[in-house]
This record gives sequence, structure tokens and C-alpha cells, in this order.
Amino acid sequence: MAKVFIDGEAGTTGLQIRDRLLGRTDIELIQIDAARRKDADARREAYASADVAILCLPDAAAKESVALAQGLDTRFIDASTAHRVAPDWVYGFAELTPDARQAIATAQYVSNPGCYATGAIAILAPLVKAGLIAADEALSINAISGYSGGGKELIGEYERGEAPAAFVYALAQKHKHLPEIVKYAGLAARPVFAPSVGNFAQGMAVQVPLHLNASRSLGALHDALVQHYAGQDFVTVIDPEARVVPTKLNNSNRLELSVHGDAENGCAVLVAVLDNLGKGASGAAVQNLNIMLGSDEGTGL
Ligand SMILES: NC(=O)C1=CN([C@@H]2O[C@H](COP(=O)(O)OP(=O)(O)OC[C@H]3O[C@@H](n4cnc5c(N)ncnc54)[C@H](OP(=O)(O)O)[C@@H]3O)[C@@H](O)[C@H]2O)C=CC1
Ligand SMILES: CC(=O)N[C@@H](CCC(=O)OP(=O)(O)O)C(=O)O
Repeated sequence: MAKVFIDGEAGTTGLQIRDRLLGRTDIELIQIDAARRKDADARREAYASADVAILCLPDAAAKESVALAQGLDTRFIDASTAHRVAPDWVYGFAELTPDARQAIATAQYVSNPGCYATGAIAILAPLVKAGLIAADEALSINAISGYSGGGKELIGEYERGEAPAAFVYALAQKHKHLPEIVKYAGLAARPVFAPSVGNFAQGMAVQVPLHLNASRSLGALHDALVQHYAGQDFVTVIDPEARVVPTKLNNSNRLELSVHGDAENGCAVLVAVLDNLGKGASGAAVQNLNIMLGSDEGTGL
């Protein structure tokens, strides 16, 4: 039986991972007394007795965790942004490349992709690889997310009725997901990113507008995505729907991609829909855990 410690178990991401693992007979959850949850000694002890530790912590605490576990052979899945572009960490996006699963299965350190990044990379990486998007193309990414993406603090603002119906943010172009998007989509230029939050708890839609040209038709974009994700259980390419609903895949580990636009006008919008707490965080973490433990990848999802 694999021993798993969820550090930050009481937070938004940690709770959802725990819920997904609770009924598992192949996993024993290690817990520490809530009062000692930020105590370095208690956390190191928990790491020492765990086969896998899943970090659901702010970035600074996640970095501290790795330092605390120095000398231990505990394996880590980090849900924070702290290690996503670190060279000695494997990026935990199983559907990204043909060898991603093997890399995750054998890694000691796996970083869980960001929620917006999951949607953006899912669209961009296959198209860059197929030559339909140039690595240095001037791209933009728009997105709308449920407020749970902001963790306990933003959830509190919405639940107390103190937050606006919707807001656009991070327009200063320093969003924490941009480095991983550039790296894992294979881009040579930083995209412009304009995320927003609406008054719904979870779910998100990530959009990439593109101009069409002689070698970039709507059909070619659709076909390249279909080909890349053929045979994947959690990522599917669907026909465009008139209304893209960010909450469509809530409480699942699924991600849907669609290519919208008009050949005559030469304009397209590529869309990814996912649950920020599902494939965008906790679902992906459990998928990665399953791959690391050699369990059926879909167990608990
Ligand atoms: N929410 C989302 O959609 C996503 C979140 N993530 C990432 O997951 C991580 C956690 O986010 P989220 O769950 O939203 O955040 P929350 O704020 O909901 O939860 C964070 C948890 O970590 C605990 N914590 C804080 N500092 C420490 C510490 N030093 N030692 C131990 N525990 C600590 C907090 O305890 P307390 O509240 O008592 O301070 C809290 O329970 C973040 O890095 C975030 O970026 C990733 C993908 C999506
Ligand atoms: C709505 C909202 O605030 N979203 C967060 C991103 C979600 C998150 O915490 O992302 P990680 O995957 O990197 O941890 C933000 O924009 O900072």
C-alpha cells in the first residue's frame, strides 16, 4: 500500500485531492495534527514516512518543503508554481508528449501544471509542433476562471459577497503561468495574457485567437489537435458549440478543446474548457500520482 501525505490538506486543492483519494484501498493517507500543519519537524516526519508527498501550499512553503526533505527519497508532486520550470522537475502533463508518462512514472519530482497553463499549453503545444503556429508568433490568450482559482482568500471574498460580479486582472503581464506556457508550448515569444474571474466557484475557459492563412485553415487546426490527442481518455477535441460554458466539465479530470471561427473572415478562436480544480489542479495531481504509483491512470478520477 502506498503512503501519501497531502501537505496543505485543508486548502482548496488539498481538500479536493483528499476527497479523490479517500476511498482508495491502495493508498494510506498520512496526516498530521492540524495544529502542527505548519511545523517544520512535523512536516519532515510526514515526508519521511510517505512514499509520495503532494504539496498544496503557497510557493514559498513548497520550496521550503523540498529543503526540509533533503536526504530523503520521498517523491513529490508540487501543485504550486514553485517548480514548474525547474530543470530537475518533470512537468506533470501526461498528454503533452509521447514520453511524458514514462518521465512522470520514474520521476522523484513532478510539478503539477497551472490551471490556465493546462488549457493554453493543450492548445498551443501540438500546433507549434505541427508547424501551424510559429514559435515566435505574436499570440494572445484570454481566459475566464471561477473564483476558487484564487484559493481560500478569493473564495472568502465571493462567499461574503464582497467581490465584483467579474473582473479582469494580471494585465501587467507578469502572471505566474506565463513562464510555463512559454516553455512547454515551445514558444520563443511571450504571449499577451488577459485572464478574468467570474462569480462562479469553479471551471474555466481559455481562449487563443488566431488569424487563418493559406496553410492554416480551421480544418488543419482541428485535425492537428485530433491527431495529437488520439487515444487520450481525459483530453478530447469536440465540434464548436455556440456557447462555451466554463463550468461544463466541473468535478471531472477532463479537458475539451474546440476550434471556432470563419474561413471567409480568416479569424479563429481556439478554446480549452476544464475544471480549474480538476484537470487544472487536483484531478491532474491524482492522475500524476496514479502514473507514479503504476496504478490505473483513471483511478479515483
Ligand atoms: N485553486 C486553484 O485552482 C489552484 C491552486 N493551485 C496551487 O495550489 C497551491 C495551493 O492553492 P490553494 O489550495 O488554492 O490555496 P489555499 O489558500 O486554499 O490553501 C493553502 C493551504 O496551505 C496551508 N499553508 C500555508 N502555508 C503553509 C505552510 N507553511 N505549511 C503548511 N501549510 C501551509 C494553508 O493553511 P492556512 O489556511 O491555515 O494558512 C492552506 O490550508 C498554490 O500554490 C496554488 O497556486 C494550483 C492549481 C489551481
Ligand atoms: C482565479 C485566480 O486567481 N487564479 C490564479 C491561478 C490559479 C492558481 O492558483 O494557479 P496555480 O495553478 O499556478 O497554482 C491566479 O491567477 O493567480
